[in-house]
Amino acid sequence: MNRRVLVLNSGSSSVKYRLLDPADGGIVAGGIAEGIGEPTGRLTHQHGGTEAVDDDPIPDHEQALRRVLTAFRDHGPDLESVPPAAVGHRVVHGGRRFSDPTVVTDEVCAAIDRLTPLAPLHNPANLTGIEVARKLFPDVPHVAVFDTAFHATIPAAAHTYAVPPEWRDRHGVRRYGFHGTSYSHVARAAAAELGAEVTDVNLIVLHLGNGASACAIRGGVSVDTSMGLTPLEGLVMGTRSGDLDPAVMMHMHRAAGMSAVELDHALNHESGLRGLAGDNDMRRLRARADRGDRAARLARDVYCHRIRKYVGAYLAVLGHVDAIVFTGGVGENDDGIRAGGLAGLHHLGIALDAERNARGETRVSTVASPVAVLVVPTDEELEIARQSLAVLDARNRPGDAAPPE
Ligand SMILES: Nc1ncnc2c1ncn2[C@@H]1O[C@H](COP(=O)(O)OP(=O)(O)O)[C@@H](O)[C@H]1O
Ligand SMILES: CC(=O)OP(=O)(O)O
Ligand SMILES: [Mg+2]
Repeated sequence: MNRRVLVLNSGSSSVKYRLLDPADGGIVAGGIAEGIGEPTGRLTHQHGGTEAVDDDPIPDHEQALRRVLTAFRDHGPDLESVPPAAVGHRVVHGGRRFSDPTVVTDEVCAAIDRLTPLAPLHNPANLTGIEVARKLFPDVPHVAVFDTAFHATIPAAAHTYAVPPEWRDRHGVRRYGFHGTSYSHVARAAAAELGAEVTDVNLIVLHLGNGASACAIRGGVSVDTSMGLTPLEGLVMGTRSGDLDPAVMMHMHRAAGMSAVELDHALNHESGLRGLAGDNDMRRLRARADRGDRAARLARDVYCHRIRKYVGAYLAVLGHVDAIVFTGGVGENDDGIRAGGLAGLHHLGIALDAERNARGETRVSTVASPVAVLVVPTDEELEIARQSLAVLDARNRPGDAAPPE
């Protein structure tokens, strides 16, 4: 039986996609449509060891997904003759309502739309992807998998902001947390590496990609995380500031006349590594720092200092920690950031092995380190595919009541 899942991660100007078989994690095909709505666009499709590139402009998300289907038809495998068993969609913000993967209906789409004020940069693009894909695959079940879902277990003491009651009650102001599919995947993989059940381990996971966050995991469930109402809080990111005194915004409003829209743009797109050193690509910053570039060095120092603060905080939150886990493009590849982020924490039982770290082994701590330090690749697409099939299997199980959605 065909159990392949097409996973779509629709962003504001790109659609990443992957066709995979969750049974063995095998990637059948995948690619990315980039520069949607921009003068230059590119679709890169990979299948069977070959890569096809199409540089025609891509006016909108509908055209992007139509072009993805054409790439599947031209370069394989043809999705029109063998459609996927399901389409799994990444949705960044699930608000208070969605704490499980959810089969998409018109009503679910309307609910995702209502969450747009909480994730203005992410949810509209996710929803457009869902709507276009439902038109193109009307007979296939679509499942929404939410970045926020994994954090539904965070206790009130950790997810509540100390703000006036109507902010919390009427406007949904609280910590939600993101990168949940990554944490779910990485926590299981890290537990396997430790030779334990995920329900038996306490972890601090650092997801360091373009967006970056930290998560405190107790017995396999999230008990605190660094991103908050939106994916802006917490660690320093590629283009986002992370933690900031909220008064900075009022100051910039008063001192420079910046509007809410301008502040939103500056903090989400012109800050972080880009704000500190003019570039959000950690590979290039590392090369510059190695050549002695002061702005690049400062950017990496600020980035590492913030990581160290969160590691210290989550050691205190968890009490006992089995492992600190690095994942994401930076976490998996940049040994300098791993070393800088954990520098000086020997007294807390965290000892990195410099050579293992430089080689990027799975276990980069010393044999004697009381807390293990691991490098575990994330795979958000595989996790979305698995969760999508799991919810459909549960729905189809004979005798089971229909789920609420
Ligand atoms: N070898 C490497 N060394 C340092 N940084 C790297 C390396 N490879 C990728 N990165 C960085 O990882 C970041 C992107 O991470 P990724 O997890 O792919 O992002 P996204 O959030 O878009 O999925 C970029 O800053 C990139 O420079
Ligand atoms: C939620 C978030 O930050 O996502 P990304 O890392 O894809 O930007
Ligand atoms: Mg990512």
